[in-house]
Amino acid sequence: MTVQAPIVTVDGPSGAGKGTICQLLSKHLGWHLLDSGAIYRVLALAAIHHDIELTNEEALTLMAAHLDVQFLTRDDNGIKVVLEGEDVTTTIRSQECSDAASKVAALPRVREALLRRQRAFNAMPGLVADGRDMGTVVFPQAPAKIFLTASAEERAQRRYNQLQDKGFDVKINRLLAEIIERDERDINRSASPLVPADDALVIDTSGVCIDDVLALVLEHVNKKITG
Ligand SMILES: Nc1ncnc2c1ncn2[C@@H]1O[C@H](COP(=O)(O)OP(=O)(O)O)[C@@H](O)[C@H]1O
Ligand SMILES: Nc1ccn([C@@H]2O[C@H](COP(=O)(O)OP(=O)(O)O)[C@@H](O)[C@H]2O)c(=O)n1
Repeated sequence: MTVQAPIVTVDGPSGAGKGTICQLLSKHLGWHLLDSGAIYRVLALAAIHHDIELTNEEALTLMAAHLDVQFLTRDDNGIKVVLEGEDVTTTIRSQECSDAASKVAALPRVREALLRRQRAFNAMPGLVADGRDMGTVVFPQAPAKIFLTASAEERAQRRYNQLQDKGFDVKINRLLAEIIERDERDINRSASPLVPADDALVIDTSGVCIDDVLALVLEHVNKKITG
């Protein structure tokens, strides 16, 4: 009999706090971490590098199946992303890559081609999976599912502070408009739309500090898995 590793899925829109909570949770539990958004971002960057149109589903699907990408765990528990030998950890966080990622992510065959790569992260002692469809499509069997959200204004403000800290030149109004546009594309696409799983705990993090969100998430994980 194969022993299945336990999985916690954390889905939600941009800036809801998924990456922050998943990193803290994976460190706390000592479990693997899947940043599925980084895979879509890397694919988008590869398409830009190789001059592939973001609507060319056939070429993008082929590229998705053969993507030369590595996710390396750093000492601080963050992830270093290497595409075709180049460190792209910061580059994939640009607004251009965010926008391009949500365009390639809307293509059903591209999503299909990336399923196996994402599921391969599921290993003992456990997995924390961050994305849009972790609890609904990629790991529907996960025993603990979280859906994080917050108002678009608060998410834009958080993203603004974060990108400024990383040295990107950004405008808050443009960021808010892009977040709303990306939310709409993610929610309304036919393939794996952004929606909470029926059995997910939904947490609105507007005005809630990171420590308090983590406490709520840990309480749910303890109840469903480790407790
Ligand atoms: N509950 C919170 N309150 C305030 N700031 C937060 C909260 N959660 C995350 N942040 C900050 O918001 C920014 C975006 O968070 P991140 O985890 O990258 O979101 P996501 O992965 O959902 O896009 C980060 O700079 C993070 O420190
Ligand atoms: N599981 C996932 C993860 C990301 N994505 C897409 O990839 C884009 C970038 O994802 P991300 O998680 O890195 O984005 P942020 O939440 O960090 O802004 C999203 O806008 C989605 O369109 C997806 O469709 N499915």
